[in-house]
Amino acid sequence: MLFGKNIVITGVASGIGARTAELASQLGANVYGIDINQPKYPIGTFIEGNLATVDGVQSIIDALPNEIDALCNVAGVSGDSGADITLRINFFGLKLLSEGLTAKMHTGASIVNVASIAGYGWRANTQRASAIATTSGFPEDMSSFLAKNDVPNDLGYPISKEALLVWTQLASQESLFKNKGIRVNAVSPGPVQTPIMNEFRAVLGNARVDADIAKVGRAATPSDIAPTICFLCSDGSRWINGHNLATDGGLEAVVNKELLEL
Ligand SMILES: NC(=O)c1ccc[n+]([C@@H]2O[C@H](COP(=O)([O-])OP(=O)(O)OC[C@H]3O[C@@H](n4cnc5c(N)ncnc54)[C@H](O)[C@@H]3O)[C@@H](O)[C@H]2O)c1
Repeated sequence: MLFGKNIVITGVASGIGARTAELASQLGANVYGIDINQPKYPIGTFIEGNLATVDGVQSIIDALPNEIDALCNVAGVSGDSGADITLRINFFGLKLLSEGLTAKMHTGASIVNVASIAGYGWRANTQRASAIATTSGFPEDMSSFLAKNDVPNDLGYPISKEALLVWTQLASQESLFKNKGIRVNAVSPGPVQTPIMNEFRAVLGNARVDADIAKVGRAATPSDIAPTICFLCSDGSRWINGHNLATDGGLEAVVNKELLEL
């Protein structure tokens, strides 16, 4: 399905990124894995990199080859270290990497952003989400940016994912991507059994995480999410663009059913 494709995957040292890298390799891709931490197992070509700074993103771009077929933006943090670093890694660095890499991408390439069900609040927060989503690069003064855009320190995670879901749609229509036929989509998991989930338990509370898991019977594993990401990298998804593909075991449907009081 991905035979001969050059696929860049961030967050390959753990969880969903590690499993996506493994699966993409099994499906025939040449994987270029990015992470701030060393992976425990060999992953195609590994490039150590930090998405939290302009220089970090630029050195990742410089280290990558031309002829990229897909970029999977999987790396992320839980928000337990505050809104500043969370927005840097989960949104501003991701966006800068995606924009900067277009020059090295093939016509018809694919970008897959791992968002979250936690970002579904964007519809209730369109002004803030679009202000963040349309910011160029990293804000020069992050603390005044966060204050101006009403980003509480403990809500960095959901707000970063709200901005990501909005930007996915905007980017799919932006000439930078559209003129090269580069598709931009998102995948939104519910709870997934990875190291970040313990941090979510600390940030959101056990009750919230366990309630979400109970609604669909179990937490997902990285193996439940990786095939969706690989599908969106493949030519079989060529007519899917600007879309958020919920990969949550039906959690969104359960929540909507509750909303409808059925
Ligand atoms: N696990 C869940 O319950 C869940 C649910 C919804 C969405 N997600 C999203 O899935 C993605 C992957 O999460 P995961 O569950 O695999 O978590 P994880 O903690 O297992 O993996 C995250 C990876 O990102 C890397 N990373 C962190 N900061 C970085 C930086 N500055 N530069 C480069 N790499 C960095 C980490 O080293 C790690 O390897 C995240 O974007 C997360 O928000 C996870």
